[in-house]
Amino acid sequence: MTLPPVAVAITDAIVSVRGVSKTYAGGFQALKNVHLDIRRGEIFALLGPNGAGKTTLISVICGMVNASEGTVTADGHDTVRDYRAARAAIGLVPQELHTDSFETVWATVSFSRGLFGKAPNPAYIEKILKDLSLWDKKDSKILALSGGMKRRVLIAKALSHEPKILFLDEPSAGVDVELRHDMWRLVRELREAGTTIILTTHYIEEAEDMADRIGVIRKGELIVVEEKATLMRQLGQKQLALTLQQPLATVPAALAQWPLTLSTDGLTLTYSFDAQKDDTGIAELLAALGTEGIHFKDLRSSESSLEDIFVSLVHENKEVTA
Ligand SMILES: Nc1ncnc2c1ncn2[C@@H]1O[C@H](COP(=O)(O)OP(=O)(O)OP(=O)(O)O)[C@@H](O)[C@H]1O
Repeated sequence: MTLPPVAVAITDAIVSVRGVSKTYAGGFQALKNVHLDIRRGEIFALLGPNGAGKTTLISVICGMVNASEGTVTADGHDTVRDYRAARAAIGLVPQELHTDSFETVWATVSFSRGLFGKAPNPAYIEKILKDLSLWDKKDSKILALSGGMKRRVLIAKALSHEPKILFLDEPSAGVDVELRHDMWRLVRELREAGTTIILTTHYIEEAEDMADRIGVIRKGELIVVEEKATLMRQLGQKQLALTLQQPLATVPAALAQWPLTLSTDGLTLTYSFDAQKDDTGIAELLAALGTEGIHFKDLRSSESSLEDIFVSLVHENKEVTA
């Protein structure tokens, strides 16, 4: 699989991350020279295993954690020098609830809006509470709400000041199907209204369903940034593995026109092809192998999924050319 460069600058990016590294006190380096541009109006999914640095990256962009190196702009504002303006452009739905438990839903969400210096707008607050099925709970105290309802309150708080950029950190963790559906309906509506959405997730299907582009982070490095559609085409890839009778030292030059890889023991030749094409090239390949005097004793085909691609990206030791 060939991967495109990750540091392609996008003109008119709404979030621009330039050379960001983060070393926590104690010496752990959680982010390594991250470059990322988020397009205005897109849904961007950041995938990565536990501890890869997703929350750290979001926290740096939101100005809650200072980068050790590099700069970030959000809606044109430097997130350190111009913190307030940058932060006002951002709504953040964190993983965990830290909210004023004795307040009512209405007061909490209205107060959040005020924190960003926005004039009160009861009609807007009413709309988001209704969109999140929280309207009948508007006078309930937060501490009396179920976990799912509290998650809805977090989303309402994040949207209270009408941010241009919405971050959702692990939005589906511990959430039931109904809330997930409500959330994704709302996310799609927000995107249609022009909001840029960045979400972190462990769920590949979620990224598949929702995202326009996907970024994969591994051990603090952003190793892939790709259009989902392109990754989905890679999903259509199949592999044909041929177990050879005799090991090969290298792939013969006469077979260079086929995308073939040879296992380190020289006994398995793997051919990747596009399963959606009428002509997969298999017949020609097998004929060419015969001409070259290469005989096989077994052949297996398998299909790669986005999950496979993700797992191999994040777990393989081999470096990805990004
Ligand atoms: N305040 C901190 N001090 C020291 N190390 C930290 C701190 N916060 C995070 N880390 C470390 O930085 C690494 C990245 O953590 P981060 O929370 O960004 O990962 P993540 O990709 O969001 O993981 P998860 O999927 O588990 O939420 C982890 O190894 C974590 O232990």
